[in-house]
Amino acid sequence: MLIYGKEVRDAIKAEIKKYAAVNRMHMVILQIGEDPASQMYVNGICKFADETGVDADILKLSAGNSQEQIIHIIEYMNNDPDITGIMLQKPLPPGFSLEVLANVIDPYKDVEGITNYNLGKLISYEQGIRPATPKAILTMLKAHNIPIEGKKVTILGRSTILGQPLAAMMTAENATVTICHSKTVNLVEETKRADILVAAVGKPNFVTPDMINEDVVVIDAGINFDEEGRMLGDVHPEAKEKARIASAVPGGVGLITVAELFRNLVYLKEEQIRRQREKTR
Ligand SMILES: Nc1nc(=O)c2c([nH]1)NC[C@@H]1CN(c3ccc(C(=O)N[C@@H](CCC(=O)O)C(=O)O)cc3)C=[N+]21
Repeated sequence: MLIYGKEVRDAIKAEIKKYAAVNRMHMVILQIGEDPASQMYVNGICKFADETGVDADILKLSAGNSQEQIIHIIEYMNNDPDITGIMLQKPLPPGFSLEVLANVIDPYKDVEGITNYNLGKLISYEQGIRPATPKAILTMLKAHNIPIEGKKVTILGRSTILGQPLAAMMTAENATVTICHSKTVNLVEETKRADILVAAVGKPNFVTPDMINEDVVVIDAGINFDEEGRMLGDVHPEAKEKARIASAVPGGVGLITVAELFRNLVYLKEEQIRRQREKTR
């Protein structure tokens, strides 16, 4: 059975719209260079912003800018009280460091939760801002009443915006977590053991029917494109058919990811209001 993200996304959208009607929010998206998946995400963000009454600006820079220049731009935005949240699109062109640039973002404006400060809070089970895609995966599972506690969750991929934080969040939900990657020996053994399998490898149709059991729940977090520009997930359609439950691509996790990003923006806004109150007291 395929599961979709539209219903939850629409519910979150209504929440954001209500909040945005009384709280002005402004997000800036830094996009360096060209990438089809990033472009799709940015388009989705702008549309969501438009529909909810949030200001969203794309700052499109070319790979010709120096990292130093981009650091200055981020520092400038950190100090601009008009800006609520800053997000840095992946992938970065060669010569740019995500580790360096992400950590220039003020943790209180880090709408994706990718600064070391916020990732550290996640690891220590503290409250804070969490990366949007892992959040979307948890929201997707919960919306479909799929239990997590005690389950064997296998994650394919270990990126800092997805696999790695998802492992921490799943652990916090009392799952038993396995992360697989390019050096994993006997991958099929790992994927077959999973109660919940999350694919975040960035390779079209990577998960095939022979890799999974029939009773598994598969979450497809992959966004890939074929030669005709059609969107493909990381999980082969036949594997989705075999699985008990599988999330759709398009129409699945991606839709909720956009919504979770705006929930994060609300979280930042609330923190900024709270801090402002403390200052003036
Ligand atoms: N720092 C950073 N964080 C990211 O999370 C990140 C990124 N960079 N770079 C690019 C990738 C890609 N990505 C998408 C998220 C949602 C949709 C999305 O909304 N997809 C819709 C399709 C919408 C349509 O068809 O127009 C869907 O899955 O149904 C797409 C792509 C996030 N990424």
